[in-house]
Order: sequence, then C-alpha cells, then structure tokens
Amino acid sequence: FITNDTTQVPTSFEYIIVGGGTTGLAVANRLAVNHTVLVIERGTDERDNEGINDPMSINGAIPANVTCHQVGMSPPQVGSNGTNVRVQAIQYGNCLGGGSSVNTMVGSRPTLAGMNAVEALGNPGWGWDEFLTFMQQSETFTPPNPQQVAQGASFNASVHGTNGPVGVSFTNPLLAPQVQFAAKNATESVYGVQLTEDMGDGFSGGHLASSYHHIHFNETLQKQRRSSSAWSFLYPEDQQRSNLTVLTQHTVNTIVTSGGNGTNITATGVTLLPTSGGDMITYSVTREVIVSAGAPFSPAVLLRSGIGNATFLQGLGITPVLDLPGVGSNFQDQTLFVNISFPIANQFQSNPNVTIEPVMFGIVVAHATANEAFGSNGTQMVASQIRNTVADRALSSGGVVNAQSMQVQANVTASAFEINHPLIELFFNPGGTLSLWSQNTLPMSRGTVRINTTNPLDFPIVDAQYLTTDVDITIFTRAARRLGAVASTPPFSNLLTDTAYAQSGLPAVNASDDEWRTWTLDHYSPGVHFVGSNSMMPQEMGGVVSPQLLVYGTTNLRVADASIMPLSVFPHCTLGLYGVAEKAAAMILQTASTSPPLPSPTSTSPSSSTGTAPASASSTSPSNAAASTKVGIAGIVGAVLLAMLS
Ligand SMILES: Cc1cc2nc3c(=O)[nH]c(=O)nc-3n(C[C@H](O)[C@H](O)[C@H](O)COP(=O)(O)OP(=O)(O)OC[C@H]3O[C@@H](n4cnc5c(N)ncnc54)[C@H](O)[C@@H]3O)c2cc1C
Repeated sequence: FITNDTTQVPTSFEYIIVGGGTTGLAVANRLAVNHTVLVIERGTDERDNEGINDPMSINGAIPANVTCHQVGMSPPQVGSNGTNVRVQAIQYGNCLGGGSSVNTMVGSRPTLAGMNAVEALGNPGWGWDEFLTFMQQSETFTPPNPQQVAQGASFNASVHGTNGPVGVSFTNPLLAPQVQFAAKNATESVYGVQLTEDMGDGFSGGHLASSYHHIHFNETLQKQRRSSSAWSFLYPEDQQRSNLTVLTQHTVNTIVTSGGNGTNITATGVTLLPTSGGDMITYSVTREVIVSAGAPFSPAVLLRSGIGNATFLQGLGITPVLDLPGVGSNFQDQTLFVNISFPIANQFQSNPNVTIEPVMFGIVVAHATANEAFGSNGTQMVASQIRNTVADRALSSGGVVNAQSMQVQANVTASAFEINHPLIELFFNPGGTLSLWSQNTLPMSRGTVRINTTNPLDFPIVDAQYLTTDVDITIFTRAARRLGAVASTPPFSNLLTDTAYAQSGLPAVNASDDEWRTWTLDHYSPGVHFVGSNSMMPQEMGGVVSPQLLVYGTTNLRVADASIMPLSVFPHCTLGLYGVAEKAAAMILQTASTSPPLPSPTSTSPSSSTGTAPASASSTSPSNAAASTKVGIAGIVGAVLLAMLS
C-alpha cells in the first residue's frame, strides 16, 4: 500500500529501496512477489495528476504546475569565452515514478555497440544479447495498425516484448505524418542515413525512423496514459503486491551499516526523515538495501552514509565507513540543443497533417554515425580524437579517479564508434512551430556529484563538466551545423516561412567553424540523461558497483538506477533502465534463493552510518559480496577490443 504516515509502516523489511522512481519501482514490483519490500520516496503520490498522466498534455515540456518536475542549478559550466560562465538547469522527477513521471517519453534503447562496450569495461553479462532479453521482459509493445504503417510507422517484432508492464507505442493516430515524411527525407539527404525498420534493434550504423514512446496507447492496456514506472509497476491492479509498502514524502538520509573492515560491510537499515522536515527515524532490513535515488542523488545518499572518498568525507565531518573514491565521479550527461524553432508557412497552418494539436515530442528520431556526420573519414577522426582525450581536467575536477580510467573508457568508446555507433541524435517536434532538437551520444567529458552539507534535504552539487573535452566540442559543433543543414533542406524547409531560418537564431549555413563553435557553447543545454555517478566498472578504475550491482566492500548494498551505467550508452534512458531493473531484480532474487536473511534486527546492534572506523574497500570473493574485477587496468585495455569485436 501507499502511505505518507510512518505509524502505519512496520519497522523491518526484507528489502528497502531508496527512491520510488523509474528503476526503483520496477525492482520493487519484482521483489515483492515473494518478499516484503519498503520503498521510500521523497516526493508525493501523483496518481491522479492529469498533467502527468495525459501523454498528450506535454507539448514538449512538462506543465509548470506539475510539482513533480523540479529543477536544481549546476555550478558554472563552460561557455563560449572559454571560462566558466553558464549555470545549467538540472531537471529531475520528484514523485512516484521519478523521471519517468515528468520526461518526454521518447522510447529509445541503448545500442548493441554501446552495451558491448559496457560489458567490455569489465562487466560480464551486460552485453547487448543478454540485456535485450531484460528490456523485452519489461515491455508490451503495441505494433502500429495499418493506418499508422501507411503513414510511415514500422517495427521489428522480434526485438520487442509482449507481456511486460511498460506500454511502448506509436501515437494513435500517428501525429503529423507530413512533417514526419519531410523530416525523414531532409535528414536522409543531409546525413545520408537510411530509414530503418525499428529504433530498438541495437542499431549498428546510422538510421532514422518514426519514434515510439513509453506510453500506453494500447486499448487493452491503459488507453492514452503515460507509462511511467508508477503507472506500469505500481498502480495497475494486476501489478499491485500485498508485500509492498510505499512510503512517500520521506527522504532517506543514510544507510545504516555494521561490521566489516572494508570487505564485508553489511547494510542493516536506513535512516530517514519527513521531506518537510522533522525527526529522524530508522527502518531495518533483513536482506538488502537497494539505492535507486537516480544519478544526481544516489551518490549523495552513499556519501552521507560514509561511503566515498575518505578524505573528502572527513572534510565534511563524516566518518568514513568505506573508502570508495569512485562514488560521485565519472558523472556524465549528454548535451542538447532544445527547441530550435521554425515558424510554419501560412499554407500549412490550417493543414491538420502538419499542425496537429496536441503534439507529441520526438516524432522522428535519427541517429547518425561519425562517417555520416563528418564524411568518409569521420569515424577515424572521431575515434582518434577520443583516444587522445586528455584526462587533466577530469582528474583535477575529480571526474575520473585516475588517468588510466579515462584511457580505458576512451578506448572502449572509440571502439564503439568504430563498429558504427551513432554519434548524434536528431529529433523533430511538431509544436505550434516546427522544432529541431539534437544531442550527442557517448560524451567523453566527466564530472562529479558531491555534497557540501550533511543535510539530506539540500540539493547536491551536480557538476557534469559539459563540453570540457575537445572531442565533445568538435562533435557538438558538428551537430549544430547539421541542424542548420536539415532546416534549410527540402522537403523540410518547404514547410517553413521564408524568414524561418533567420528567426531560429542559428548561424548562417555558411558561417565559419568558429562562429558555429561559439553558438554551440552559448546554446547547449543539459541532455538530462544523467549516468555514471556510481559506475559499474572495476574498482581500480573508480568503479563503485560490481556487475552484480553490489557496492564494492559490502555484502548486501546494491545500487540500481542510471548512476550505475559507466558510459552514456542510452540515447534516452528509460527503456534501458527498465532493463537494468529487471536484471537487478533477477540477480537479487538469485541471491535470495541461496542465502539466508540476516539475523532479525533485535539480535543485531547496527552502528550508525558514520560511526565505524575508516576502511578501504577491496575485493572479496564470497558469492554475495561485491567482487572487484582484479584483472588490472592493463589487462582490461587489452581485453576490451577483443571483447567488443567478438
Ligand atoms: C525533463 C526530462 C525529460 C526526459 N526525457 C526523456 C525521454 O524522453 N526519454 C527517456 O527515455 N528518458 C528521458 N529522460 C531521462 C529519464 O527520465 C531518466 O534518466 C530516468 O527517469 C532516471 O531514472 P532513475 O531510476 O535513475 O532515477 P529517477 O527516476 O529520478 O528516480 C529516483 C527517485 O528517487 C527519489 N529520491 C531521490 N533521493 C531520495 C532520497 N534521499 N530519499 C528518498 N527518495 C529519493 C526521487 O524523488 C525519484 O523519484 C528525461 C528526464 C527529464 C528530467
């Protein structure tokens, strides 16, 4: 049941999940079939909020009156004059469903090359083939009907799921087919990308297609409703679990831990307080704590619990429990050009095929490879720039824990592009005006999530260090130029007024590289696809969790959310995160089937999370402990290419 009243909540559970967002609610649903589960969500239950539920209400932006949609501010980021001049808005979801309750529902998946790169970083079992089965498990895909097919929607049934809680569908009827036609044709001729059958098939190589969304457009599921994780895994009658308690409007402060000397630390519970302020309370756990607070917030929970860089923690007056320098480092976000708008020509204003209202975001999505973006030697140029990425800035900001980590990640990323990973995404939004959006994939800039107070109600310092590598600037400047090219290429340009291009604010198509670069640095925004702040990779490289998602040095503390993804392989995160949730739940249930629960809370004496002696997390071999991958960085570098090419 769902409550915000702690007097109704038992004090001990088999599993406690920190955060009732995208990944957390999906994990909870699977565990609660046979186990008692408590989810603690700092935000509210927005079940009846039509601003969230109605997928057609968003018009490319979440209405301002939806309190679930929150914004924090980043520290100053790079701007066009080369110094730190731009503060960026860090958007996030703050209610049941988390980001999936406020996002724009573009339903894309990670790529084959991307997931194989994640596996090659030292994460066996996370390659595309296995990961696809978990993504399929979470979804029910609604194939387009004959009319939608005639208007351009296509799919490949073999890569989709048919029996999961998440609805994945094309809009019905398909929106703005004339814009979709024009967008596809202009993009094909500018980038040379090909129309593809399905965006979710791992797509090696560039492609474009009509986009599907994570929405229940299925008549037999839930007609016309946002398929948030709350409306997929929590609210529907057939998904409700009697073993599941969801406590809203409460914020987790710390994870309570006991024992261990850096190798066997056990989570015994959590401390929390009302989000509106009040007394701290404790719940205990007999199996595992799973942190699912999202990439900007999960590291903050670990840091407050004494898990992180010991020196940093001591500086804040927190006694280290586990010296794990990777917590909060390797943080990444894509960059985005939002809403570059072009007025529609008068003759199309009354044409319902063009200006359909309400509108849907991202009706055509295109992914171009490096060759398609830069010409025939593009892949070679991009791969070589990536391999030459200098780690200095990331090292000084704490974005990577050592130069070798950057080098290994650069090698893996370059190899992904060499097997034809998309470089740039472009999507089209038919609002009151037509708008183009573009973002990069697999950025190399690395930032941090840190805290500067121990107050759990304070917003962390979310510092993505956007565009702080040369290669990211090179790629994103090219993305800007290509936006201009698409906007001025028929048949897309035919839909626009004569002055549309000038009104959009883009530099002239033939402007110099320097002009485009300046415009890029002045106009980029966060991609809001935050990942990496508790990266799943070897501990020597700054990894925080093992391939089993166990925090290194702990026996029963896992992280399951976007923070574990060590590379930005999701063009958009949500459908991939449901795969993470399914895989996490399967691993947790596997552990439960072979391990007894902890002794009951009355027979243990949990220490406060800040009370134990500092210890250095290191590898352990017990089956349910977080085993560090001890192959050494040199071994990883060599294994990476072989693994990716196999
Ligand atoms: C505006 C916007 C648009 C986006 N558009 C798209 C899109 O079109 N397609 C797509 O696939 N992705 C999109 N994304 C990204 C996607 O929504 C996120 O990547 C994803 O939701 C993150 O899931 P998560 O499980 O990691 O975290 P979240 O879904 O953020 O869940 C974390 C939860 O933990 C809670 N929490 C945090 N700290 C605490 C604490 N201390 N105690 C208790 N609870 C806590 C939060 O309130 C939240 O509910 C968008 C994101 C935003 C913000």
